Amino acid sequence: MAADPPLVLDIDGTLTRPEGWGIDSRVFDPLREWDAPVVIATGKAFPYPVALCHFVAIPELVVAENGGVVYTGDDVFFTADREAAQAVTEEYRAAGYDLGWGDEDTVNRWRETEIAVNLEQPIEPLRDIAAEHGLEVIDTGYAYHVKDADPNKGDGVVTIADHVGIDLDDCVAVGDSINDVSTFEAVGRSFAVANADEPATRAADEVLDDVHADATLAVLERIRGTK
Ligand SMILES: O=C(O)COP(=O)(O)O
Ligand SMILES: [Mg+2]
Repeated sequence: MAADPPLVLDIDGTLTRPEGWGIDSRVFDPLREWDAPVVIATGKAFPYPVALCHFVAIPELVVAENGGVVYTGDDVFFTADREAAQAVTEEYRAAGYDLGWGDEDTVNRWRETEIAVNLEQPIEPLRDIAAEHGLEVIDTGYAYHVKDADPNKGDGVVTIADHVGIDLDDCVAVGDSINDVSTFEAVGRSFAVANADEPATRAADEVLDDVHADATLAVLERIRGTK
C-alpha cells in the first residue's frame, strides 16, 4: 500500500496564513492525519515547535533554534550554547540598541543556543558586533538570529532521521528562507513557497506557485500516498 513520505516543515512563512502571520488552522488536520513522521524544523525557540506538535497532536520531532536544539522524541541535543550570542546582544544593548521584544521578551526567554532580534532594530551594528565574536546574523524575514555558524536545521534533521529510522531520500521538505537551505540539502525533495527568499528559492528542487500555507497544503495534496 502506498504510504505518505516523511515531512520536514518550517513554521514561519511556510505554515503561516497567506497574510504572513499566525499558523493557518487548515494545516492542523492534514498534519495530524499524516501517515509518516513529521519533523518541525524552525528558527523559533525550543518550546514553540514542541507546543505546535502538542496542539496538532503529533509526536514531538523538533529541530529548534536553527539547529541549536534537536529533539528526537527521546533525547535532546544542544549543538551550541547561548553565551556567545548573549555577549553579542549585551554589547548591542550597551551601544544603545534594543532587542525589540519588550521587557519580558518571550521570544528569547527560553532560547538556549542563540538570540533573536526584532527586524525593526538596526542590523548593521548587530552584524559588526557578532562578527567580532565570531558569530553570524541571519535574517529569516521574521527575525534576525545571532548564532554560531555551525548548527543548522539540516544537521538536526539528519540527527532525527537517524534516530527515528527515516530514509532522508524519502523526505519532503517545505520552507521559505535562508535557514531552510540546509534542510533542502539534506532531504530527497524540497519545495520553496512562492514567498521564499532568494537563498531558499535557489536551493529548492521546486518553487511553488502559492504562498505560505496555501503552498504547503498544495504540496501535501500532491505527495500524499506517493512513497
Ligand atoms: O524564527 C524565525 O525567525 C523563523 O522561524 P521559522 O524557521 O519557523 O520560519
Ligand atoms: Mg520560515
